[in-house]
Amino acid sequence: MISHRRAASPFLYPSVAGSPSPPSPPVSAAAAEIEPPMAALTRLLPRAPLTSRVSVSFLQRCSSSSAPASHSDSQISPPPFTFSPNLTRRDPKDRNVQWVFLGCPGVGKGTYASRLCNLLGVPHIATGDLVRDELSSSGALSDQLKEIVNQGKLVSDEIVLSLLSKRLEAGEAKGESGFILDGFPRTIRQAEILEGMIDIDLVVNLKLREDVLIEKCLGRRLCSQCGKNFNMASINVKGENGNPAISMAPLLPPANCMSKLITRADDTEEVVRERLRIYSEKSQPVEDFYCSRGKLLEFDLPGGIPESWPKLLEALDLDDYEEKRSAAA
Ligand SMILES: Nc1ncnc2c1ncn2[C@@H]1O[C@H](COP(=O)(O)OP(=O)(O)O)[C@@H](O)[C@H]1O
Repeated sequence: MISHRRAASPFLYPSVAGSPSPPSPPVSAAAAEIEPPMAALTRLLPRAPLTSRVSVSFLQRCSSSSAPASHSDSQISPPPFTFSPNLTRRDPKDRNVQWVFLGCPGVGKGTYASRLCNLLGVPHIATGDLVRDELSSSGALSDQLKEIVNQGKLVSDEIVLSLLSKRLEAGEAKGESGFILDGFPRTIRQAEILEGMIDIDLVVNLKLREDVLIEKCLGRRLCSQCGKNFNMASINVKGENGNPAISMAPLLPPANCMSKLITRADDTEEVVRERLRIYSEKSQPVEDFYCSRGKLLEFDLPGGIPESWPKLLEALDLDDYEEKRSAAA
């Protein structure tokens, strides 16, 4: 059963019909203070073909009506790196989508974000992957990160922003246009910095009940060779306390990946519970941040991929994407 709600009035992100973006509250002084070192995040990507633009013709309103426009939890010290600051914002019609996927650990951000990226022709940029790539390299930063990640804690904003900036710059050099960010921003400070630098068109917040999230994290496996994610958990939870029943079939690997499966070191029950706790403390305010800016699309996953994927496309107004793309060409 689908529990997501549709907005009463249509809203376009980005607009193929020329509709304006909603007014955004100003970013906080805290974010503005650190603008120069983060300027690489404004490296917007080269012009995209018209056909690759999409619209979201309605936006589900988030329920929080008293969401703060900015927060003051940032104790900001300048990060230990600099980037060239000669960058500008690009008009949505001159580029591909710039979307963010939010959601608790285990919700499936990576799975849905990467499917959408394949559909829309944009890179899937997951800060968790950037952190794990850094972890697998040798060096002092790797040891420092390992300890943090294996305890389920968040890496510092400076390190994540540095990794993300490098990734965006490398993408720009390759001619990438647009992106879907997965796992970023995860703190209000990250959100403020991003908002001050780059126009994010839409933020999709995937939601699933906590007992299912834990089962999904514990069932998660990664192929050490091809890097794809799978899930061995067979989920069948009854509806209770107003929550609908949820069934999800396992997402099994092909035979050639089966012997190469590994479990992430941070997918133990203790660490998953800690990550969920940190998510609700640090990342839920990020939902409010985007809600207050009219950019948040809330989506309750109704089940596994076969049930959820078509509903997500419908919620994003992408269910007949190919037709719309030809019409816009
Ligand atoms: N935006 C971020 N800010 C801080 N730490 C991050 C960020 N993204 C990823 N990380 C680090 O990488 C780890 C793995 O992230 P991710 O793969 O997104 O896992 P999940 O969504 O399952 O928690 C996180 O627990 C955290 O330590």
